[in-house]
Amino acid sequence: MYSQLNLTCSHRFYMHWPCSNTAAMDPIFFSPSNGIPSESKLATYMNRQNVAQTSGYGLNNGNVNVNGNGNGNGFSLLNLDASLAVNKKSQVTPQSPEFIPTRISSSPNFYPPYHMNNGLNGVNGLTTTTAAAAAAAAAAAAAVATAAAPASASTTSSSSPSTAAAAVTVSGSSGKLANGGNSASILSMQKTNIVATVNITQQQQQQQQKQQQQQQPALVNDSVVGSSAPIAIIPNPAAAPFVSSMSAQTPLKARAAMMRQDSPTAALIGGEKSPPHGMTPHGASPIPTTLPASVHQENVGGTIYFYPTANAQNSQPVVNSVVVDAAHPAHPAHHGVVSAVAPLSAVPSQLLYAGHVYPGPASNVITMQPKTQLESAFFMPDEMRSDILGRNEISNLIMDAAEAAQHALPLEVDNYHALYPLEPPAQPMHTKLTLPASTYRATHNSTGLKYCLRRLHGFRLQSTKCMTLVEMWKKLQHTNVVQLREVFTTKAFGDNSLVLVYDYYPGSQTLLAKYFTPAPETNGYTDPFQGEARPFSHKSNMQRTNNGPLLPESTIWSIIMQLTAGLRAIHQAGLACKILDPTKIIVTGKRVRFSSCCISDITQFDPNAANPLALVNMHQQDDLTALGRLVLALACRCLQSVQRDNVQASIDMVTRNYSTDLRNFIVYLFTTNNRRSVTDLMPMIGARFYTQLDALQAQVDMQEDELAKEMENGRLYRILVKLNSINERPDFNLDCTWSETGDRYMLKLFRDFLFHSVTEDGRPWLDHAHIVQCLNKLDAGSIERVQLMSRDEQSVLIVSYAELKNCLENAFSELMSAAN
Ligand SMILES: Nc1ncnc2c1ncn2[C@@H]1O[C@H](COP(=O)(O)OP(=O)(O)OP(=O)(O)O)[C@@H](O)[C@H]1O
Repeated sequence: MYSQLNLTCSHRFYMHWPCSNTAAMDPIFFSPSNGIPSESKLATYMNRQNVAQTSGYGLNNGNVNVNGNGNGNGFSLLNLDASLAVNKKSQVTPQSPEFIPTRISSSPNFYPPYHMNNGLNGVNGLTTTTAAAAAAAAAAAAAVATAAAPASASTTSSSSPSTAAAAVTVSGSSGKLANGGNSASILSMQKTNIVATVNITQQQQQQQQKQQQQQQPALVNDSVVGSSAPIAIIPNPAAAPFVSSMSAQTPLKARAAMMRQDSPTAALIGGEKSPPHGMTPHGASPIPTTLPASVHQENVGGTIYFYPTANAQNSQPVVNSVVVDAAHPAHPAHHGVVSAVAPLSAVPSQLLYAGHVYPGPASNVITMQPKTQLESAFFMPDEMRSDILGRNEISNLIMDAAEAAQHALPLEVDNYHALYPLEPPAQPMHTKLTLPASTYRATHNSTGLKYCLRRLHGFRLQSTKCMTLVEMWKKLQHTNVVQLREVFTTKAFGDNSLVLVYDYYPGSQTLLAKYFTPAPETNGYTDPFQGEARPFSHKSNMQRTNNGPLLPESTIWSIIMQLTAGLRAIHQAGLACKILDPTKIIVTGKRVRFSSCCISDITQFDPNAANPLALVNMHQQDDLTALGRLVLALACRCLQSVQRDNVQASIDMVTRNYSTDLRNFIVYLFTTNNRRSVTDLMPMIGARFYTQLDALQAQVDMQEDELAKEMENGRLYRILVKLNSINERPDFNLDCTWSETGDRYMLKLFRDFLFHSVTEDGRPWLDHAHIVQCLNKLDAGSIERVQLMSRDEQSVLIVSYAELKNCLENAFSELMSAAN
């Protein structure tokens, strides 16, 4: 192949190469004039200003930058940086900040603290690194070190998860570098990540190539096997990222060759399938994979020109520069002369891009899910999806005109707008308060966050002394207490109203509505099949109430544990709940929360009392009695069961239907002659606490796994947003060819390759895995090459994902700067 290519080359191509020392020159001395015809489409491409800055994949650049010492020997420092990086775990990398609108004031729906917290951010996201990045850098460095140690294959394979994490991080970091250009502001750790991970990627690629060479001996000249630059048409192997397959054959022939090798069903290296027709990732084609430098080509009048790209100038032999840590103790013999072979054997092939792909759910999680079908491995469970959708829908509800007229709400109340009533108009407040009250959902003007507003109609604040209590409530943070955010008075409703602002939990129900409301009847008859009790059995009829069947004991304990947890926090803060009844406790999913804290403290505040907290002990005892009544009512599923005359009969009913612990729990709370404490309830809850904890932890596991899936989706979505903002853009800066020329032309072809590949017989080739893998490689800036074909099938471009990523970042930052 070596000689064949040479021959072909001399016959068919005019090549314009910089001499080898030019290729190694400092970029600022290098003239990009490569003899490109002025009418060439590629002129735009070649005139890119910032190629030299894009070192996310430009490994030699990367090394020099990382070290900052210009000695090009990046690896010892790489390790050092990586270990430093481990200590930077507290730093956080924001995700694609270019998608966060900068003019937050124009829309209340964007939350400014994101920007504030990331003051370092430019549009390009040049900012701090994450814990993940730090860990990833360390992992990447570790992987490099491991790869460099010939005897460490087993260690390497065990470190694959961390290596995966490293690869994920690089995708973000290298993007930032590409955008950021010559940035002293880029943290060295980020650079370290980039280099470290790209090192891994390159090692993987080389290993892949090695495997290919072994598998395809006929295609590779013996003399080339094992070397780092098997393509001979390139005088300087350090300068050729783009090589035409036409050097050996016409596009059609190339295509035919590919078609033979790449059917949609063909299993390819790294497990990736490849589009069968026209465009194929390099890993699947006979084109060698280790061309390590930068060449661009153009077919002008039937002649193909090869142009070294601007980043060829500072390229050094890529393979040599990245594979091994020359200073690593594992390679004492390789100072500067680095073997591309030894470390490769230490990199397991399963590391290939594994870091960019959701690896599927953990086995513990998949068994938890109701259906262990294939789709549950990739998509969110239906129940969770509909819960979230339902909550979102409720959150976004707006009033129709009739409702708006009925409620006659002001457009704005203090810092809040878009009020939406959560209950029918003007309810009298709780019996203890005898004040009309209303509850609304409202949106904060500047943050766009939604809150729950409780308005006490016609209430005048007698004294501001109660603000001490308000402050105490505002500080109380607990997962079973709806947090109070602020309190203000307003005349916006046309009266003197007091408004308490709480966190908003869409889709909440009061405990009263959930458990003490008669079940809806069909045709006047209660559905005997409803609920858990068996229909028509004597026992099941006994266990039914007007409000439905008796609750399972585990449900009652779950509510008890949550209420006692919230109450404990309230009492420990030196406060009392004061309104502990089913209308003032909300249930959201399985979560139970006290929802109206502080109202009594304001409405019943005595400005003449010396100490507003003097009676808190008494109120805390009242809370415990109220808790006992509530639990008894829940156990009997009937509010009348707690009336004085019914209590004994109700406790007997609990004795019959539930455990002694539950009975004792209620009896303890009803015994008012001793001083009781919420902490004394813990022994009665006993080992049920562990059951609850276990259930919660299982839920966390499941949700974390869902998060991992969605994180991947979000990342891919952002790449697609960028890609689609560029592709087919009708014009940009009055240039209607913008999206079809220069960098953007390659992106267009890449988009075709991604989405528009066809089978041999011309049918659409739709393979989700292909799209995801290619996007992942793009995101990671992999040096793997992909073969793109023009729509007229007359030209083939072979380009690395790193280069494509560079194109994407450049084009998108052009858009961004024009947009700003
Ligand atoms: N923080 C909150 N987030 C979301 N919804 C809430 C919140 N607090 C209350 N709600 C909902 O607002 C509605 C009204 O609440 P409220 O506490 O006024 O109940 P209520 O049954 O109307 O009580 P009352 O009869 O004393 O007015 C209920 O449906 C409740 O679920």
